[in-house]
Amino acid sequence: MNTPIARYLGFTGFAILVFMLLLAILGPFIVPYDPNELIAPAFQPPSWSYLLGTNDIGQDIFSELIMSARVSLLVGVVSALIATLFGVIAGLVAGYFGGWAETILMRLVDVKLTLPFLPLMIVVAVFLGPGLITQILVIALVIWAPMARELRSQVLTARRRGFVEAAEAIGAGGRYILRRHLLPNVTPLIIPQFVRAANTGILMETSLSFLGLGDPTVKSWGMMLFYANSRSAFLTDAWLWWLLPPGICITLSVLSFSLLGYALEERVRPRLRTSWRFGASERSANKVRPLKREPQEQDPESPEPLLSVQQLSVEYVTANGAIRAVDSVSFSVRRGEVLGIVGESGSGKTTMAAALMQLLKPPGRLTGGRMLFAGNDLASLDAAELKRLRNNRIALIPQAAMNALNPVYTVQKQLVEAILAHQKIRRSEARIRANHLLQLVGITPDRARAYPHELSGGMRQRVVIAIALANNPSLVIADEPTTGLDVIVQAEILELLTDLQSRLELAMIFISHDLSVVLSVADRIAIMLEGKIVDQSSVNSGVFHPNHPYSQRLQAALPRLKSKHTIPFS
Ligand SMILES: Nc1ncnc2c1ncn2[C@@H]1O[C@H](COP(=O)(O)OP(=O)(O)OP(=O)(O)O)[C@@H](O)[C@H]1O
Repeated sequence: MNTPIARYLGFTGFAILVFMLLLAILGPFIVPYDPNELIAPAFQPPSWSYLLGTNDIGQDIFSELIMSARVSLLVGVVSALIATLFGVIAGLVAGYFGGWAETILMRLVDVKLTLPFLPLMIVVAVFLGPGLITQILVIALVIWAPMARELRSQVLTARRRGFVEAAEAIGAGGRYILRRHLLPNVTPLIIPQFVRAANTGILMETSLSFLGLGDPTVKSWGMMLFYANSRSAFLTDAWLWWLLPPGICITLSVLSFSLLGYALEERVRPRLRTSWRFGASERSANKVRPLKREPQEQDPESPEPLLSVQQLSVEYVTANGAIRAVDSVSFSVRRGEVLGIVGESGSGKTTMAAALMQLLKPPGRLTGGRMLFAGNDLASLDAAELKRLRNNRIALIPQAAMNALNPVYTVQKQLVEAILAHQKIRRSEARIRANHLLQLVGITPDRARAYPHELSGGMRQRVVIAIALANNPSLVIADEPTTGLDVIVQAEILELLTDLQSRLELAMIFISHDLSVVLSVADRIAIMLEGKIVDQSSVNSGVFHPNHPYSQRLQAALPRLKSKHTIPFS
């Protein structure tokens, strides 16, 4: 729903546009017009008989005005549609796939943008010859390029956002991500661009026709201006009847598209709306007790440990040489066990999580080691096997998880998509399961249709946890799941994770730079420093036994330690 002001403006724009379209469609039935008599008459003194079309000397102004609406609107809208189509395809392909496609498309855009637009239009129009098709092609050619460039940068930004990485983590393919995540996210940009393009199209048609490059066999508002100018209407009183009416029509058309575009943009971009409808707080969500969850499927082929990482190494190849982000790391995780991984920023924790999920992106590459999950080497799985595995057997709660939600979908829809990615059930069943999952993480189903921006940070984090649990994973990798939350909400999320982990008997890798947080949830702890695991120890009642000087320093820096299930902030 739109806000009242946007509704009002949108309705006004819509009403003007409908009026214009009705004039264009019904015009021939209202006014007399002889399509064979195309040359404008010499201007006659203003008279109602001209306006109402009852004068039989040549074409009267009112008839021309109405018949011209057809051509002007048609050229503007069709050229905008063609330009938008090309701009969107070029922007999406260049932004998402990159490589040679991006190079070719962006060089074309550069070439187009460096050419001055009016001479280009004149040269192309003269070359192709005057005509409606020529006008449409020339206008589309001129306006597609800026659109493609803007959309490409939008796609580049969107593809780095958490929800795209989260979609990749749940095994979504490239085309799916393009269609379901990137396209809806750039739609708010496409709509105003289309509106701008339609405005520009109408104005360009006017310019081309005014310059004598219009189609002489049809009338448009631009052609009216051309004939008016050629009969010196600018210099006489004739401008009032000959120039003003097409000028007003052009202005109204442009205005109608702008107002409509504003309302449409607000409708598709929920962030533009105020969230007065929702007043429930994070605290009220916490009052909901998680429901008892059905038992997790047993995986008969899983030997202990569930995950065994041996001598894992990852490098980033940069212009200054290779950076060894993960250096011969070995550890294992058993069923139902929480392994905490602690390390300062840049120690390689996120890189290791990405390697486990097989989500490393260039310039990152696996340079050695094995990752055995339930006996299968993750690095040797093909794309289809990985798709089945992600968010199904292994789930990731990504770093900055609060941004992992797609802003244009409700939380229920995002949960449903995560469920349907791996389970062949009906959408209605998936919705029921989604609500059940929301309850599991302490969110009442009445918030299921909320958009992410209508929820607090803690509630969004709960939704991300629910998505991770959507398909009963055996292993959850939580990468800094409480970063960015205030301490109270942080403690609540930790409590929720610990509760779910023990009830669902999940194996969990809990990654954080905060030793106290990790000690509050972990059964075992591994300390990372400069890509290596320098220390590993079990945790008993919030206490571990550091051997390496770095972990001893970390422990010494702690004011006090608490046992598992006891939150240090509470
Ligand atoms: N795309 C990249 N290109 C080059 N180097 C990278 C890239 N991503 C990470 N690195 C480097 O790899 C190392 C490990 O980074 P990583 O993000 O895995 O650390 P981290 O422990 O997760 O840190 P943080 O907690 O800040 O996210 C760092 O030295 C980092 O600079």
